[in-house]
Amino acid sequence: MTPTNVSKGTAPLPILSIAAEAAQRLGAAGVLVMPEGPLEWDLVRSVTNGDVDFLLASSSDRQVEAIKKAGLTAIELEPTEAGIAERITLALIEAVANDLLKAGARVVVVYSGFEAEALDSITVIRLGEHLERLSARDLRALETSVPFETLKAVVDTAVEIGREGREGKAVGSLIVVGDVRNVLARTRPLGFDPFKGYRRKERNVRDLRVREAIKEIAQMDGAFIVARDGTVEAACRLIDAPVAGLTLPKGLGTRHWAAAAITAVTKAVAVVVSQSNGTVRLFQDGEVILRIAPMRHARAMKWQDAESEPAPPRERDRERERDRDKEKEKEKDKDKSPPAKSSENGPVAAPRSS
Ligand SMILES: Nc1ncnc2c1ncn2[C@@H]1O[C@H](COP(=O)(O)OP(=O)(O)OP(=O)(O)O)[C@@H](O)[C@H]1O
Repeated sequence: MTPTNVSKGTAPLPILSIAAEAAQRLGAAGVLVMPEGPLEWDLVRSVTNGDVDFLLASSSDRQVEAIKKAGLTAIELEPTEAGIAERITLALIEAVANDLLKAGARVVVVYSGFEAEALDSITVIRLGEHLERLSARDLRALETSVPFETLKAVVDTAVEIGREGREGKAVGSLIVVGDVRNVLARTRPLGFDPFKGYRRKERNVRDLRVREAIKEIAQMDGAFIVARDGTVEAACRLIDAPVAGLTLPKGLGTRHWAAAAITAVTKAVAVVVSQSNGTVRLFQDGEVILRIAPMRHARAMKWQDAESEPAPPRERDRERERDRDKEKEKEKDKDKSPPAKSSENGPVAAPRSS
């Protein structure tokens, strides 16, 4: 018998072979591996055999690079203290977001369940309903006006702003991407621009540090203006574009109207984070084209088409709403306070002032 050289990097190979076989037998879409450290990636590739797709998730930049260099598919995870179940979920979500897996697919997952740093467990997961509408295709459809990578970086940043806020407070934001010359011509500075004076390569939204800076600056008033290549051209700009003739779902305020307006008169795409609830909306040609509902997980974006804005209420709900409105009217008469924002349940015409 030839002695085999078993190291930390090669020990998981048998379990990966079993996973590959299981995936084939079950007709699974692939095998997701959650290694806790470096493996012998070239050997891992020999196990994958080309018949089954292997996805290797890692939060280490070095490992991601090594995985890709070995010709394998890497899933980049954000570093997190979360438990294994949550990390598997995040990896699956990321895989679906990047079109590596489809919602509804069955996946064999290999992970470290018992012993730290040892790939010792296999489980089979069917990607659930909650991932159903998650797709990078929606963003790709917009690629004509803005490159996918830039749009994805901006949308990721927006989702993070909506989810994290700043210093315990909810934060909203407006980021206008593309057609910079025309966009800038329809905006004016609101005061100090924190990005002024930095070199182009120091202010690209694809750079994680720049994204952190955007999240910080998002607390200030005004819009970010981002070029097609991802360079932040300006921050804290007031958009001055006409809203006449536009319609938007009820309940959206001036930030959303500004986004609709600027995309109606330019070829830009605008990404808005609502301070009220963290929802991210994408605007193009003066309309909401995508709505991303806020979710708990780090990259858990739920892409929804604009048509899936909440439907108008049914008759019984309407009656209840009318009753509530009457109550509200009474309240208002009492304290003479200005009317509250209406709920987002249908289109309204543009307000008169822009
Ligand atoms: N024309 C504009 N250009 C740039 N930024 C704007 C413009 N109008 C509003 N904003 C930004 O939007 C912020 C909030 O406005 P408002 O509360 O009316 O927005 P909203 O659409 O209701 O969104 P949210 O859900 O975040 O409250 C302002 O403080 C400002 O920073």
